[in-house]
Amino acid sequence: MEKSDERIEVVLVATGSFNPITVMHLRLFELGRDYLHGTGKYKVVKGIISPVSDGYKKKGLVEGSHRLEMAQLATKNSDWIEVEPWECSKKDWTETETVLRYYQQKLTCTDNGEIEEKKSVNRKGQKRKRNNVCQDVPDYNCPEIKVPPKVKLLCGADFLESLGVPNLWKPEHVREIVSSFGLVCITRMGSDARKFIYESDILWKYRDNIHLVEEWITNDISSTKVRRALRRGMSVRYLVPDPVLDYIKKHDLYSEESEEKNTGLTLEPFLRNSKKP
Ligand SMILES: Nc1ncnc2c1ncn2[C@@H]1O[C@H](COP(=O)(O)OP(=O)(O)OP(=O)(O)O)[C@@H](O)[C@H]1O
Ligand SMILES: NC(=O)c1ccc[n+]([C@@H]2O[C@H](COP(=O)(O)O)[C@@H](O)[C@H]2O)c1
Ligand SMILES: [Zn+2]
Repeated sequence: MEKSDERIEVVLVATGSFNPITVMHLRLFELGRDYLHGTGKYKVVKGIISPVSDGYKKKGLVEGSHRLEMAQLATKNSDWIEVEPWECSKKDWTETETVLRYYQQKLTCTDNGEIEEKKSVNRKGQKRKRNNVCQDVPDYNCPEIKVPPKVKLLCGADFLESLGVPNLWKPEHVREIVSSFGLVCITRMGSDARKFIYESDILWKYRDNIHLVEEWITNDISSTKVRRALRRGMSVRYLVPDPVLDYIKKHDLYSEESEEKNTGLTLEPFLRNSKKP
């Protein structure tokens, strides 16, 4: 008899500006998946790139439609990494904890809000009685019902360190991200994720839910550096996928002018977290 696969299914979600998407963003997914598979405990079934909304107001952030299109071009040859426009197509910025909850919910429910048909069939093949609305806690006790994959946040070590920046993240969101979802964090030059976890009580408490992945083939590719090179008329070929480069050139996306976007504005998370409830 064939042995059943008891690994936990995981969907890796990377949020960020992707301004523009680089080859390193794509590698994060490969590294994260290899690592999780190496533990023998997890099976990565999907990767999701979720570009941030223009409402994030980061300096130099070009329009969401362009960032989305570039991410789509970059992933067209991948059979497991997808781009989700949900976050980016909103005018207002969405907190990352909400983004993760949305994707988790989407994996649990079908688009029309119903629990997936196959999950609503009982042992005798009869349709289980359900409301038409998506339930917060579906009944997974039935052996026929497949547990939905678990969303985990995929990020670089600088992103992890950003969790400690005052007023950037709500403490309850940090707790929820590390306790419920979990993180897969790739090493990055200039950031010390292990030290950061050690120095944070909340991260230390949930350290078993933070997977640190070493990128041995170190590089310092960043969107900021790619934009800088482009402004200076220098080549960024092989730092971004060729179709992305063609797109950037066609639309003349990065210039001194584009870098001035949102200058003088406060990053939306700071604004939101400083507001009185
Ligand atoms: N070279 C890298 N090594 C590890 N993680 C990376 C690297 N580049 C990007 N990431 C991660 O990818 C995610 C999205 O990053 P983001 O869109 O901010 O790209 P970025 O290169 O950091 O851009 P910017 O320089 O504009 O901040 C973040 O979690 C970030 O830490
Ligand atoms: N409080 C929060 O939920 C919070 C704060 C800061 C950044 N973020 C997210 O982290 C990512 C950071 O991207 P950048 O590194 O490009 O700034 C974005 O997706 C942004 O939405 C979330
Ligand atoms: Zn960044």
